[in-house]
Amino acid sequence: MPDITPPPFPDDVPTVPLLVIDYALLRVGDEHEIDRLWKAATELGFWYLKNHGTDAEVDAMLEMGAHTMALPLEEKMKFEQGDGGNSFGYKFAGSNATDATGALDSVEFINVSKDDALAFPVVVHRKYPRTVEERMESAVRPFVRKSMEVNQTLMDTLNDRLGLPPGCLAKLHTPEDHSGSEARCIKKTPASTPEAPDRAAIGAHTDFGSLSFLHNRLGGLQVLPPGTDEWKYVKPMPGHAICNLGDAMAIFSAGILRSNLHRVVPPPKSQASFERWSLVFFTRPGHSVPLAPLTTESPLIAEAAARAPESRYATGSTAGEWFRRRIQNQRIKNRMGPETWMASRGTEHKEAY
Ligand SMILES: O=C(O)CCC(=O)C(=O)O
Ligand SMILES: [Fe+2]
Repeated sequence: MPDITPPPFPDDVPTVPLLVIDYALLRVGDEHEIDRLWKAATELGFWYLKNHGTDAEVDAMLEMGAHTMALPLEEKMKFEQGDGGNSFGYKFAGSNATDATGALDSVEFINVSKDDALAFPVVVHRKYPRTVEERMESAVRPFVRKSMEVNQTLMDTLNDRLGLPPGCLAKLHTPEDHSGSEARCIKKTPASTPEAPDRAAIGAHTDFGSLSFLHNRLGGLQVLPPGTDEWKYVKPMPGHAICNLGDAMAIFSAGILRSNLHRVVPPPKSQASFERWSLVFFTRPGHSVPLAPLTTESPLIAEAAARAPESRYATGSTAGEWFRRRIQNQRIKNRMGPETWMASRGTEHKEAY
């Protein structure tokens, strides 16, 4: 029998020490824990979350992902997201650029819309492979509901620290409004010939929406800490989710909250020859929400916007348009040249890529 247990994360690669935030303490309004969340959200935009109570839902989703990725490619391709800027459905490995040269990504995804998961069997956006639909009520919907609740709690906490009126951010992310919110299961198959340890499986990016709730088992996720040029691994820790902020929160807060660059490379060292699976729930604003700083709602944000270079956060687009533009310009089929990659970018600093 081959050894199917992957080796542990190596202890001789550079890692970023994320703060560990206790979800149970946040839920009871513990001020010290809220201070620590605020520090993580404003300085790096990434943190570990423990006591989130979602482990069983994560396992059920990874099982759904394994059944889905095991379908013949021809079957999966019937549900491909396409080149028009839609995210929901299947994404084949090699469909996206990972940088300005047009180097290809090496991960496949199954993305399930929050709207489709909540409304099932009613179809809001699209149909999914049978391996997904069969588990929509037993696995996908419970994971979506739990993740929405966790992200809502984090968002409400940040809302209050930003000096926004109670429930202000929540109103931009209601369960009813159609949005780009989605669950994503990601598979990276080990390369048949050894890959460079820094070859991007998913290119450097900031997340497109508001909050990402991520679960992975093997290494490979890397963060570029602000003010540095060395990518650092995020070490997966059992029972700990990885949370990060996306562009929408950076924009709403005029840069007070940080949407940090990250990427996925092959799992480090001896983990490289194993399949890498990860699972994310992305909370994104309703499609019609304008992406602009909430200056009239909070003096703190108004001050930050006044200090920021003019128009830095004035996107002139809705959340739906922002999402579509970023997805569409990553697709290799749409590539005209390096400018297509530039057109896929978010709020990150120009010098970082
Ligand atoms: O797989 C991971 O660890 C991260 C995935 C990610 O950054 C994304 O899908 O936006
Ligand atoms: Fe990401």
